Amino acid sequence: MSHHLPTATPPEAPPPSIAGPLGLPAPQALPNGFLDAKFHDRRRYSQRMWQLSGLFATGMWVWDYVIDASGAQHTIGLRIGMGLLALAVAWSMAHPAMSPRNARLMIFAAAFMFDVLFFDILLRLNGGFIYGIGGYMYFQMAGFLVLQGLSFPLIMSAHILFSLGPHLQALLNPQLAFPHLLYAVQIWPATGLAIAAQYALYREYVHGYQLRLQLAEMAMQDPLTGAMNRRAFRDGATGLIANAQRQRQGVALLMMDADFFKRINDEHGHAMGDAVLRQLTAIMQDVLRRNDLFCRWGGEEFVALLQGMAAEDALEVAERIRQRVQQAEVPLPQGGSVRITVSIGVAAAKADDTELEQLIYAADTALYRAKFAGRNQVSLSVN
Ligand SMILES: Nc1nc2c(ncn2[C@@H]2O[C@H](COP(=O)(O)OP(=O)(O)OP(=O)(O)O)[C@@H](O)[C@H]2O)c(=O)[nH]1
Repeated sequence: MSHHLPTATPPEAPPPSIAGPLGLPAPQALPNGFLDAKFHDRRRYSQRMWQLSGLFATGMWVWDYVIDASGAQHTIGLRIGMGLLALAVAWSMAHPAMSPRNARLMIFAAAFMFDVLFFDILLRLNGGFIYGIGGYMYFQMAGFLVLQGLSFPLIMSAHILFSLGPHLQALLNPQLAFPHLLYAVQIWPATGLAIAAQYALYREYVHGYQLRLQLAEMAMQDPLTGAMNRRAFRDGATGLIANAQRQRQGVALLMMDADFFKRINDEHGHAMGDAVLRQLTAIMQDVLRRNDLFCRWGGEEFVALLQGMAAEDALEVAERIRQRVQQAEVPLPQGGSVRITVSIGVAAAKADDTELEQLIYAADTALYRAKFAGRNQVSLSVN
């Protein structure tokens, strides 16, 4: 009886970007680590901007003095408050005990506090509308720079809060002769501009981030079979072996090589050879467990690392793979089919300090013996 081989998983296409409102990717389309990565990438920048903002906001007291010498005496405390607040934010962003999530919330809250202090200064001065305009432009710009590590909804909320701040303060204090209309024509357009710029920056970041993920995935994957490549395997194998040793478990390594593969290429063409490699991958992945590490080592050679397996169990797995491959046939486009067999070298290590290189060497030697003994067989390393 012959079996048709299961189809190999094709190399995974990059996930389609699912657009949400405003053409932003829907939050569920972005991987879990997205926001932390964004925060991490922007942290240094955001920190510097908090420091500069604090120094600048404090230094502006001199300018207050030029605008309104007597009013400035009432603002120095607030100016220093702004400086200290900004420096505290910058400092705590770097503090190891601060989780990215808490840091984001703190930045959001502090930015709003900054806004309230800033508006208090504007009210205490008698410098008029022009000073307000200049100040607000600065404030929206500062927000634009210091909020970079946050999510887009949080950034938007912060800008809207900045803009509402003065209006809210005026509402809470009825004695305040607040020129709502004058401020609205200045504050709200500035807010619109800041949000538009934030939106462009955010899209740019998401685009770059998705590209980075795709590249990272491509760097780990063999494009023909979709299996892990040798580099990714080496990275994962070190962790798997260390984990097995911690749990006092053994590990086994299977080195599998297609027999007389060159003939398939020569007789049926390279494309058919590729199809056979994909089918071999599918069989091997089907027999192996999910947490086994499997890769295309190169050419027609594959490697699997199995955790918690003694030599006898690993031999059994290898034998199952050998039989499944032998029984299977790969259909030819013009009708008929080809068959293939594999030789497998097995090396097993107890829970000692065996290293990956030793296992590879031992399995390779066993594989060589299997080939030499006539192919289509499994051979266990003796050591
Ligand atoms: N179609 C295809 N062929 C490949 C690929 N990578 C390597 N090969 C071919 O695989 C063949 C390997 O041949 P050999 O190393 O002589 O081994 P073999 O013919 O399998 O013989 P044994 O291993 O000794 O049983 C070469 O002809 C390579 O060109 C690939 O990605 N696609």
